[in-house]
Amino acid sequence: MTEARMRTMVRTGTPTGRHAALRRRLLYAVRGYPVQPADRSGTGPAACTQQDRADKVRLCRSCGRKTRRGRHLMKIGGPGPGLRPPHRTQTAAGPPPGNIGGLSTALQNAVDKPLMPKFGNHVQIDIIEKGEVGGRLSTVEMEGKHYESGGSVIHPLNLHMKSFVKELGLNARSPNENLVGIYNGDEFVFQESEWFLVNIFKMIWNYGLNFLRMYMWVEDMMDKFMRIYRYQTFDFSFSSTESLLHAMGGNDFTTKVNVTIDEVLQKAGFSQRFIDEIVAPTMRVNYGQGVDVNGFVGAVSLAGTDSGLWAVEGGNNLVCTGLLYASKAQLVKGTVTSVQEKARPTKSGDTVKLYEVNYETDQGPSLGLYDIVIIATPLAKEITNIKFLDFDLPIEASKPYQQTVATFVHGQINASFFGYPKPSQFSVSEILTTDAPKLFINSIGTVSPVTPESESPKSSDTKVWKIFSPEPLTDEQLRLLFESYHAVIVKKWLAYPQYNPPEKLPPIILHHDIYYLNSIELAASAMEMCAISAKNIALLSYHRWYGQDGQIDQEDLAERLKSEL
Ligand SMILES: Cc1cc2nc3c(=O)[nH]c(=O)nc-3n(C[C@H](O)[C@H](O)[C@H](O)COP(=O)(O)OP(=O)(O)OC[C@H]3O[C@@H](n4cnc5c(N)ncnc54)[C@H](O)[C@@H]3O)c2cc1C
Ligand SMILES: CC(C)=CCC/C(C)=C/CC/C(C)=C/CSC[C@H](N)C(=O)O
Repeated sequence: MTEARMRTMVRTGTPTGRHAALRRRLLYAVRGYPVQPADRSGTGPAACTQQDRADKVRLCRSCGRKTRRGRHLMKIGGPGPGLRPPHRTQTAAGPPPGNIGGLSTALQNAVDKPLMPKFGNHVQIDIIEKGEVGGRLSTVEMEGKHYESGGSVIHPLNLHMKSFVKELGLNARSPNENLVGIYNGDEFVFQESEWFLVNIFKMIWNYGLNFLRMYMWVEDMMDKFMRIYRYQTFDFSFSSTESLLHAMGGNDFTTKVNVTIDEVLQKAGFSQRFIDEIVAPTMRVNYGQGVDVNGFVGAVSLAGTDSGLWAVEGGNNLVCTGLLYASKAQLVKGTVTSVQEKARPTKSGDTVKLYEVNYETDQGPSLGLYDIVIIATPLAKEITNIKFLDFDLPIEASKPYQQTVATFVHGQINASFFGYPKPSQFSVSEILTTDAPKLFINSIGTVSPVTPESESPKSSDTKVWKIFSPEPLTDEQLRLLFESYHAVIVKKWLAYPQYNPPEKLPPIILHHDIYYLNSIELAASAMEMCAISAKNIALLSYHRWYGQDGQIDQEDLAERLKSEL
């Protein structure tokens, strides 16, 4: 690595990450000081004073600004005003949030992270984020309490999210334990009972051994999925989402991305009734679509109904804030507008190729120069309108993202709408729906605050309900669903890709040193998926920077790691 080339790297979008376990959530980052418009005058870098030299302040050779830590690292995208960081007092400007995708990249490269190859302590981190709380990890406040409005549940085998929470000293909490009912617009086709044996009897009566087979089918998928953690422990990386999926689950995984979950499960011998009454509602609550989603995201969605799901006490986006601080990243509040490759002379008279990242801030346009750019936000143009200027190959925008509306209502649900004239007989607290055209909601379920309450709510208390719907609910629809309510909050999301297999997975490497973290969302969108992609890009950019090809796209790792390592 030459000195000049390692001066800067940058990532765009946010980490979801967290998160960039989110993320959201990995990004190598490059700390640079945006070249303010005045600096564009070509007057060259500021000079270091005697005092600067005494304070070991140097000039960054990429943008000429003063820096104490040698070269520059910058990440674009990341935090907006997050919740109070886990162990810091509230700062005047409010602690920067993050999102899981990008921040976990920063963490993976944070100079004091022993787990990861890192570019060394001369690498600093900047984050450019247009400023929402943790991206799609977010909460809404209702009557003084916060509820997850975006990414809400985490699987017990999501090891990156787990390690972030542990490393950041955060606590896990168990989301609501709801009794689930499956409603088809006219009646409940399945209702969970409080009694375990009654549920077993109902499941066998309705669906034979499909539930048991589903449990084993998801287990098999998870066994293969878990391989990625071992690969990443040994610093193996993958230059495309296809090769990453193939390394995990071979053709089984790469094929799943190109057919529907309906086709996959029919081929596996599941009954159509089970697919329509159990699988379809699971796809609707998790991804706002039916069984036409691709088989891989369908499998992830089914894993999202496993037992042991958890969340972060205080809000999942606390992971983002914590990752930001742990990665020593610097927040630059701005909206990235364009990325362009530029040649710059080095002190020795050579020329180095850098990326000029332009972004809008409250103070006006600004820019920074970086070695590596990592995009950690969906490139769907309705979300992230970054222009890639003068690149030989046009860098394509991703496919459109699916609107999901999360509506929070504090009120008394209208049991008679669901066929129960007597509320006392209405026992379910989470209602999933089948693909019934007349239904205007995907799901409705009670939610608990992200911070456990000191005393459990009295049964007479009206509950807070979260409704997922494709469109905002009308007042009339709210009145159909609720006998009475006294608070409503609506959060509209462009939540996930519109899944319609065969999926064309965007490249991870968009240009020599431009990486795209959210390519993985076209396979499946989840906090952990972004964290895995983030760590992959942290490794991949590092190995490509140092020419360590032996750590990229290795075949047969599953077998080799059993014997060699
Ligand atoms: C309603 C909902 C429910 C969900 N439930 C779950 C769940 O239960 N479990 C789970 O695992 N996952 C869930 N997810 C998915 C999960 O939240 C996402 O996959 C993950 O948070 C994505 O993180 P990210 O960092 O990749 O992207 P994001 O979090 O979307 O971050 C992108 C960021 O980029 C910023 N940005 C965009 N354009 C620019 C620009 N030009 N310049 C600077 N910044 C820019 C945005 O402000 C944003 O903060 C859910 C998502 C939604 C919406
Ligand atoms: C990535 C792997 C292997 C597992 C993740 C499983 C998981 C947590 C899936 C959830 C995916 C998702 C996008 C859920 C959205 S809705 C969540 C919940 N049902 C709710 O109603 O809030």
